Amino acid sequence: MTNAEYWIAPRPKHPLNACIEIPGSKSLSNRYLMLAALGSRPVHIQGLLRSRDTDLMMEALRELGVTCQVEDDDSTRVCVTPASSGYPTGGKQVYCGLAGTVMRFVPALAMLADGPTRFYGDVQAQERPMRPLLDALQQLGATIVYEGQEGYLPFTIHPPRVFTGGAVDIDSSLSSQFISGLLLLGSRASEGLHIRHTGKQLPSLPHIRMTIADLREAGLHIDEDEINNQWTVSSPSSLPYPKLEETVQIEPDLSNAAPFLGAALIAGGRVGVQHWPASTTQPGGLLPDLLQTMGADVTISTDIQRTCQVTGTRIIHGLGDYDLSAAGELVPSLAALLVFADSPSRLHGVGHLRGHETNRLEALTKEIQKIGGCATEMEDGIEITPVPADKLHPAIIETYHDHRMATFGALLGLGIPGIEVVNIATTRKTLPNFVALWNQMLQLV
Ligand SMILES: O=C(O)C1=C[C@@H](OP(=O)(O)O)[C@@H](O)[C@H](O)C1
Ligand SMILES: C=C(OP(=O)(O)O)C(=O)O
Repeated sequence: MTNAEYWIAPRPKHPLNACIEIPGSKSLSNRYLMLAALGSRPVHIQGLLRSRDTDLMMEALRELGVTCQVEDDDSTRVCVTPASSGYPTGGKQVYCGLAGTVMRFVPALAMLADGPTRFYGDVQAQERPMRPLLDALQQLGATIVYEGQEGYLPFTIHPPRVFTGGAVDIDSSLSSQFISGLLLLGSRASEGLHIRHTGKQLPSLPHIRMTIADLREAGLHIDEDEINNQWTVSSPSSLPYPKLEETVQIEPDLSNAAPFLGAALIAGGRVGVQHWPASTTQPGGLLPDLLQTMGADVTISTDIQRTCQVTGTRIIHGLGDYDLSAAGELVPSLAALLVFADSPSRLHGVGHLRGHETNRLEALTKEIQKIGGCATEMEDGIEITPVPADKLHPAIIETYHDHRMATFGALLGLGIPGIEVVNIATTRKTLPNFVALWNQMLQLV
């Protein structure tokens, strides 16, 4: 590996004083792209995240006959025009990269296509769970042909002759994205789609609620029964396609705000993130309360900028026993902060992180131990016990092709001299300008 692949994590020279503009939400961008593709007329998306995951989504849609026209003077403005026949083009291949939203959402389009669709991805993507979703699609009349290990990429979906809906049972305990993918498919179920989760736990409920909110915005009717884990999607007979507003606006990615806002706790000083939504379905909406619990002062301005400002004193409180099942995406950033905390934390409800971009529980544990910290994997999460600051030492942080392991490494580097991060460019999955924004925050530019 050449030196260029190691990024020397910059250290703060003084307390932070920065205001950052975070690009659009990955989860909202890829949902709106899907809903526009499932619709029947062009939709203009503004503030779309441009990153590997959203570019993969647009490429997937293009493969299936959808037009995604990026505006010349602003690449975050995209006009999506569904396939003219109303049905995606079959006989194509979709490259998923390592994007959960592509591998779990685009199968909804494959179910409506006029031929089979092959799905493949990065080598590491072949370890991400797919089976529950694909078994559900089989219940709805599809045939799935696996090329390698059953239940994993690569595979081909042979859609039913016609898809009208029905009822499916699915164990979605490994990823909420299975249910979101089915809900998106339900938007085109002329006879409605009833989904029942049969597993013991259900992670990332806010992401399921996000899908429901976006479907409702597109005119769909959803009956939700979270107590019994059941959802029914139906479309008014007058509206056989999802119908988003002509122009939709994407919120900033609040999960990507986590390392920046969290930086204020490790380095001290203040960091603001602009355009914090007044209300949101993103799990990152939990950050202000979480960071406050950890000792920060958090305010959200009421002016047009709606800046979420986090002020830290370098004193960080542990979280004790804390259920993070609603916001598993935040775990890597919080884990970095908790290494510097004044008391232990046990983050529960996040066993499914083993099936994220990498096995995040194993990766976080290993990297925290590498710097002299104390972390232990639990069945449903991770335990982090702070050690005295003089026990923490420099290390090269491995990132395992995981964007959030890279930002985890950057956060460690604020508090420990000599941290280097392998392949910082992996942040391009959801935040291609991470290094520039980090330098801006540290006033290195
Ligand atoms: O639907 C979505 O946009 C997402 C759902 C969550 O997936 P899991 O439920 O697999 O954690 C989250 O971690 C992922 O980053 C994005
Ligand atoms: C789990 C994540 O991504 P994906 O959408 O690929 O599942 C993530 O971004 O933290």
